[in-house]
Amino acid sequence: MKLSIVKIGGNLIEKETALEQVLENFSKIEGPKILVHGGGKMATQMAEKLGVETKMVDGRRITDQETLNIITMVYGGLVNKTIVAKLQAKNCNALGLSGADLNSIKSVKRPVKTHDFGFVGDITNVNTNMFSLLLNNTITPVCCAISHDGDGQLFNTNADTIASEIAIALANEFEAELYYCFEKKGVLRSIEDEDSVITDINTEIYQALIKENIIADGMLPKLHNCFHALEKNVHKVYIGSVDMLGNEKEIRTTITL
Ligand SMILES: Nc1ncnc2c1ncn2[C@@H]1O[C@H](COP(=O)(O)OP(=O)(O)O)[C@@H](O)[C@H]1O
Ligand SMILES: CC(=O)N[C@@H](CCC(=O)OP(=O)(O)O)C(=O)O
Repeated sequence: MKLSIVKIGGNLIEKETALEQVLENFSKIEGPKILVHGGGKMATQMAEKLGVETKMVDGRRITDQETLNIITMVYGGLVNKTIVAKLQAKNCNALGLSGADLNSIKSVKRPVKTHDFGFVGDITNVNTNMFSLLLNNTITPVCCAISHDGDGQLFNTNADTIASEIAIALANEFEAELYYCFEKKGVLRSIEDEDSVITDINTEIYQALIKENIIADGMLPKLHNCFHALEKNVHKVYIGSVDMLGNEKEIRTTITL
């Protein structure tokens, strides 16, 4: 059976109309589905309001205790509950989850190499039995970018990685399709030209795009997660706008090995 895993990024969540549209399209997807959300931009704004400095390295947030408190409030609270309420209003039976809820996602502290990321976790286990149980009972999990270590510690974990690891964990049981939704129509050849979507990227093209510096910033870990998912039996992986959900004819980037 097909399973759709949709990740929505912080730039979409922040804009009221974009969020409405993505949740409208998501709620119409038939069959089992999971929504994973980020919210990095909102966490940064909240940190600024509270006078806490934000530091990012390689697209990941250095997460000290104060930052962990902020991201828990923003991702696990405000963003997650707002999305769940909006999905319920669209007759989608959503259940909000952090990685600690139902022990859904376990992680360990990211090892200190060149940087100490603080309370950032690398995923070690996805509770597939629990996700299957929910999906088989027509419940739609809504997962935020928080995991836990099983000993009471919460960790901040990149939302793109949460989405790919959930897709990988469920790929044996379902035909998993992973959709990375953001504010562009796909991976762009030129960041200034919104219509320069590269419709197909395979491993060879990916290497060439990195060399040409076309894939940079947040796009680097996103594409890394895409290829990792495909290597681990995820059936299909796409990057595109909200319009790609439920519309196969919409322009988007299809990733293949
Ligand atoms: N070639 C590219 N095509 C599209 N976006 C790109 C590209 N290179 C860099 N980017 C940037 O990457 C951002 C998406 O990464 P990120 O902010 O991590 O995603 P998300 O919103 O899903 O969390 C885009 O907003 C864009 O500014
Ligand atoms: C460790 C780490 O960096 N976690 C991310 C989690 C949120 C996220 O991934 O949000 P977007 O998808 O909106 O970027 C962060 O705090 O920014």
